[in-house]
Amino acid sequence: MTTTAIPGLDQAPTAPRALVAWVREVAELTTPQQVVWCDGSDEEWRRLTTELAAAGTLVRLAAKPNSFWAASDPGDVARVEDRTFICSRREEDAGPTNNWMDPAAMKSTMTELYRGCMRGRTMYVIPFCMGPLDAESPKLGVEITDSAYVVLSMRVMTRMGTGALEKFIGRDGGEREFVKALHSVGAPLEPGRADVPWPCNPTKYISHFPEERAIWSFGSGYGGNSLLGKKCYSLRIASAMARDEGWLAEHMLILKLTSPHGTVHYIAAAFPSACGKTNLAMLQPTVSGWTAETLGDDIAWMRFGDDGRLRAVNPEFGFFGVAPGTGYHTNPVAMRTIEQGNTIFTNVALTDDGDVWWEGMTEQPPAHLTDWRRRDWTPGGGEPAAHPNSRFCTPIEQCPVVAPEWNDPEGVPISAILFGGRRATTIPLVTESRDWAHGVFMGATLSSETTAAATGEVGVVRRDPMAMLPFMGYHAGDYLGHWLTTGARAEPAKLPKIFHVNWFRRGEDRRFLWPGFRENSRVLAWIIGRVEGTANAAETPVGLVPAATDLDLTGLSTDPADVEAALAVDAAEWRAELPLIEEWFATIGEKLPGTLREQLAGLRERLAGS
Ligand SMILES: Nc1nc2c(ncn2[C@@H]2O[C@H](COP(=O)(O)OP(=O)(O)OP(=O)(O)O)[C@@H](O)[C@H]2O)c(=O)[nH]1
Ligand SMILES: O=C([O-])CC(=O)C(=O)O
Ligand SMILES: [Mn+2]
Repeated sequence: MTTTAIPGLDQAPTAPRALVAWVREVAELTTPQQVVWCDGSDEEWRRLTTELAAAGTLVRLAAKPNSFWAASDPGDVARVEDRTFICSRREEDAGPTNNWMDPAAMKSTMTELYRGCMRGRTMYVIPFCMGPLDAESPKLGVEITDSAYVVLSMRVMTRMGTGALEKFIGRDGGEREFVKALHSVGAPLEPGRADVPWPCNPTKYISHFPEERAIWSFGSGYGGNSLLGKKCYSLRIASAMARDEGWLAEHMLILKLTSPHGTVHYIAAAFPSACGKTNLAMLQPTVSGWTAETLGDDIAWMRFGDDGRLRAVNPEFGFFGVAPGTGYHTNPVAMRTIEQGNTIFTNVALTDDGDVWWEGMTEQPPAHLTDWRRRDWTPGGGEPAAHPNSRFCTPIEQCPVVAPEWNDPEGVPISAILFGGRRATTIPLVTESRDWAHGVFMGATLSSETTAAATGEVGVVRRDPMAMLPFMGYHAGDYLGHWLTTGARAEPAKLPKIFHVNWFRRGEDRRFLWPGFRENSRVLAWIIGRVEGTANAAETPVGLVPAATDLDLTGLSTDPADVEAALAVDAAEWRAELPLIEEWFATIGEKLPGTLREQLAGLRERLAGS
């Protein structure tokens, strides 16, 4: 087939020349049956959902309006960190925490994989914008994909289609820069062969070219591997942009808190995947007199405003949340968001009456389900009905507690930054840093047990700096240096205070010492008390920690001894932590900022004296 014969290729709407040329180049390489420029319209959504329902990729839910169930290939259920590459020109720029391959070598390998890979399929062109469309300089991208599931998910997760494409020409008439994001499931359709519900390829590559601001993804249809505006652009590529341009691209939720006195504070919090960001972002406080509203549940882009304060914008347009554990008793806001419909569920279980179910949604499972592997499922069989990393993909504007300013391109001023992980021992419920450098040390040494959000073993403690281990687009040492430099540029009094939290500390019988979820509002109230200078804390070797009596625990049924244990600083446990931190710092190597070495020495000294 000659390329000009590919239907749709030349039907580009008014698009910049650089984009049209790239689309042609990709079509010539991947040889799709047709090219479709996505406009993001309701009509497009209806057409694609109807097509995917007919193909068996989606099941339309009878019980929720305009909502769909998808079940992936059992081998394509999570991010693939071991197949994720940072292809900077120099290996040392990717650093010790990323897989690296020479960009030319990666491109030649992947070009061969891409050759003819869209045969028999439609190639979709998705113009999108991360962050508000009316930003001073909108952050644009185009994803080319052969997956209609990706198109639908991108419509929920990003501002895409005609509205985004209009931004490709700047106010001065020039063509704006955009990130080129190429995706294929890697499953060409042979003529006459039926398609499968979830095409993918056992060979997977999730590659990033930070200097060119490009992403090449092959073989997976799953979330973080295929919705390239999310982790690939908004964290890996954006972190490299942020380093060059003096801002921060972080794995953080953004939450608005209003105190009983009516003061408003915004906080940002970084927790590793499946460690509680979406839940905290939607938290409804139990502590009396407080309200909370959400601005984002996964990613924050932060830069200094004219007022000298660090201001955060959520680049996303929807939530891609973990389903298991989400129920009316844990996260009623998420439940009310998805009840409104317009949601794609992936790898949850399907009920006989056309609804969804997952572990933790209700106490009792239904008597019969179709599980995420499309098999009959009844309770007591020992296997979960939903995959532990099953997800809901739902529009942020449906959230009943979305803050009115969520779409403001100026962002919101951040009063406190929280770093948190999943640690059964050692890490207190909450610790305040002494200053920015100490807070960066807390973030740099953050650790957490691994979860089902990525393939690999679950429950292993690893260092996860700022919850960005799988998402830093460059050298970890330079990344930590960038955090220190960012703080040094600001007036200390205007910087957010930095805290370390741990909702997951356990007692000897493995029970959680702290009830978590909505009760985390009691910790947030204390944090705001520290920001406002009204709450008490005690100096400890690891930072400033409240006593149980410094927290508002009114109405909390948890055993006070458990709260004490959750807050305890155990010097022996901390001493055991030191060699782990040293090992991690050694991994970072020469580029580790000296300030962080000094912080470690200070911690060691304080622990020795305690
Ligand atoms: N014990 C306890 N579990 C929690 C708490 N918050 C969240 N969880 C559970 O942790 C899991 C992940 O929570 P999420 O809020 O979806 O995590 P996330 O950080 O948004 O995850 P990603 O979307 O992968 O980045 C869910 O099963 C929650 O039920 C908490 O405060 N305490
Ligand atoms: O990226 C994904 O697939 C889902 C997600 O939010 C994460 O893993 O942090
Ligand atoms: Mn989440």
